Amino acid sequence: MNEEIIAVKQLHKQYQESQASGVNNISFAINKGEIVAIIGESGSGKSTLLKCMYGLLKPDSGEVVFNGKRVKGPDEQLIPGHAEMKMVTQDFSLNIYAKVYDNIAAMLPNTNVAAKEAKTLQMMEHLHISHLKNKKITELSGGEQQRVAIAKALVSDTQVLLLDEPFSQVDSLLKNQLRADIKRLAKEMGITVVLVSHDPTDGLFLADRLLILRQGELLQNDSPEQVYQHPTALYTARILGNAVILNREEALQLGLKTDKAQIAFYPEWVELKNTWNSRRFEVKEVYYKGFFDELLLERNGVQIRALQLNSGEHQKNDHIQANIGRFLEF
Ligand SMILES: Nc1ncnc2c1ncn2[C@@H]1O[C@H](COP(=O)(O)OP(=O)(O)OP(=O)(O)O)[C@@H](O)[C@H]1O
Repeated sequence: MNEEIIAVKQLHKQYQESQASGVNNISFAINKGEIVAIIGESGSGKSTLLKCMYGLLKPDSGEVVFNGKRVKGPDEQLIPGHAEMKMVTQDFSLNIYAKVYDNIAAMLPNTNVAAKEAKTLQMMEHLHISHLKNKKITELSGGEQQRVAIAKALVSDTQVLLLDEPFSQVDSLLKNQLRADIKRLAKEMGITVVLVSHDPTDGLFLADRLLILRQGELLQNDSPEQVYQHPTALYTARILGNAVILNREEALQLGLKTDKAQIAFYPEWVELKNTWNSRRFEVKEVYYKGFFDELLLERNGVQIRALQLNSGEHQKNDHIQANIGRFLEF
């Protein structure tokens, strides 16, 4: 059965200095063990939401409830933050003069020295940083520091891990490994993870649930599949899948009728085949993407993008048949 661990209730936070509200009357709940990704453009309120959840920011109204108790604001406690949650921010908050091992071990009590050492070593193994044990933080790459920060956050029986842009410092290969590690650890250890990112692939790859934020508003709260396949706003389709967006007149040029102002579709929804309803397009550009090409196609002055899985099959200036198999209306 799903057990609720965090409830965000009509949370509202507006900064005095700024016109836009940080977050605007947001409500949602998170179950124990879930991985939730909060996705939105820069300035959409992701960090504000995370800080309110952790108790670093006091909301103007509404509340965050953790295990049945209201999360206190920074003015209500000696050390702002929450004892049973850990937040890893982009600056990692590591002791740069101490060794990796000591940074992590410092989170554990000295009551049982053997257990402290065993736990620290195990957590380092989990995050593939055992070989860095005696290195100083200043000797590590950004990605390595990130792993240490996560190990440090998880070593002390943390229930909830809050990650602010967790993969911003790592290259794409390491990013995939770190994402997979976080997912595995969260599921193995039963930890609840809330991460905020402007990169939608973080959420699509990792999360059980996506929350889409735009200008402080919660637009959608659903599984990654549902949000990707059935975005309720154009904004969501645009940030999640780099969707092609056409206005009604442009759509009509391609034989697509709509009563709405705009349509959107992902490049992978364009079928490159000759069917009764396909249309003739000119290939304007071919962008090599490794195991596939992205094609820029044009018909009647309207440009769209499509994926070509058989890399090199169609070339620039070719005329090909394409059918937009599915589109969304907004
Ligand atoms: N301390 C502050 N004072 C005034 N305005 C702020 C402050 N912090 C954030 N804001 C404003 O609140 C809005 C939301 O900011 P927030 O940092 O939560 O967004 P974000 O989605 O995390 O952005 P990013 O991805 O760039 O970190 C923005 O318009 C921002 O300018």
